[in-house]
Amino acid sequence: MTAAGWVVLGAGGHARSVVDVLERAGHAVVAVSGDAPEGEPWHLDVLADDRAAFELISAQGLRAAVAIGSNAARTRLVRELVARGLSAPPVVAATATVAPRSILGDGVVVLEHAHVGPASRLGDAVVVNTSAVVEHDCSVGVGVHVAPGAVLLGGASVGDGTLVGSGARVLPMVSVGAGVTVGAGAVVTRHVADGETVVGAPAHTPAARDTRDTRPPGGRP
Ligand SMILES: CC(=O)SCCNC(=O)CCNC(=O)[C@H](O)C(C)(C)COP(=O)(O)OP(=O)(O)OC[C@H]1O[C@@H](n2cnc3c(N)ncnc32)[C@H](O)[C@@H]1OP(=O)(O)O
Repeated sequence: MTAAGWVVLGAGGHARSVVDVLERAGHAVVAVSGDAPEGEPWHLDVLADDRAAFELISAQGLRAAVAIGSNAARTRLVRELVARGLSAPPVVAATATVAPRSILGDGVVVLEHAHVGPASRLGDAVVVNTSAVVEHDCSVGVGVHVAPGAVLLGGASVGDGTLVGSGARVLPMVSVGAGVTVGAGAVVTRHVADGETVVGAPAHTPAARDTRDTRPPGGRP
């Protein structure tokens, strides 16, 4: 990363983490953009929306980091930045370790204490969240979120837009499809098809919840 200033697109919880990472690494963050949730006020200018952010980035030659939790929205914004010829380089926390022989796409964010191993490829808009690990030889699709403490073991692959929940593990060489949700703490031992949700150890499809109303008529359960 260079000394150029940054604008962070997003103003929610994930944006707080990304701003923190940039500032700890000694970078100037000029502003965030979007709807800030209630709570601790921002110490930075909050731009009304992404258009205002694009204009500021263009006018001042700043760098952009997209810090939005939704995988689809984050991917869209990174694509738009790149299409406009704006700079969205990877953001890597000072305490993270990223192997020189890994490949990080545009708009990738690697948060504190995370690790990306050698010969791994991360697509655009991937988040490797706090203390998450992407081991060697992994393939991580566009817009994937590897949540805090999750681990992709050697040679694992994850398809576009998938969430690997906090503390989950994907075993070596196992492939997880696109648009999958891997529940927090799951251990993925076998291939997961596109669009599935899996939980538990070994990871499985959660049982359909019984939504029938079993209360006696007119009475409390
Ligand atoms: C910085 C940050 O905070 S990044 C945040 C990253 N986010 C995460 O890691 C969260 C990942 N999300 C989860 O684990 C969620 O619980 C999901 C997506 C798996 C399921 O969420 P929902 O669709 O809302 O399902 P819901 O909560 O209704 O649970 C459905 C069933 O699965 C069970 N279940 C839900 N999550 C899990 C889990 N992680 N492991 C085991 N069982 C689970 C529930 O107990 C419930 O079982 P029941 O029907 O027998 O009561």
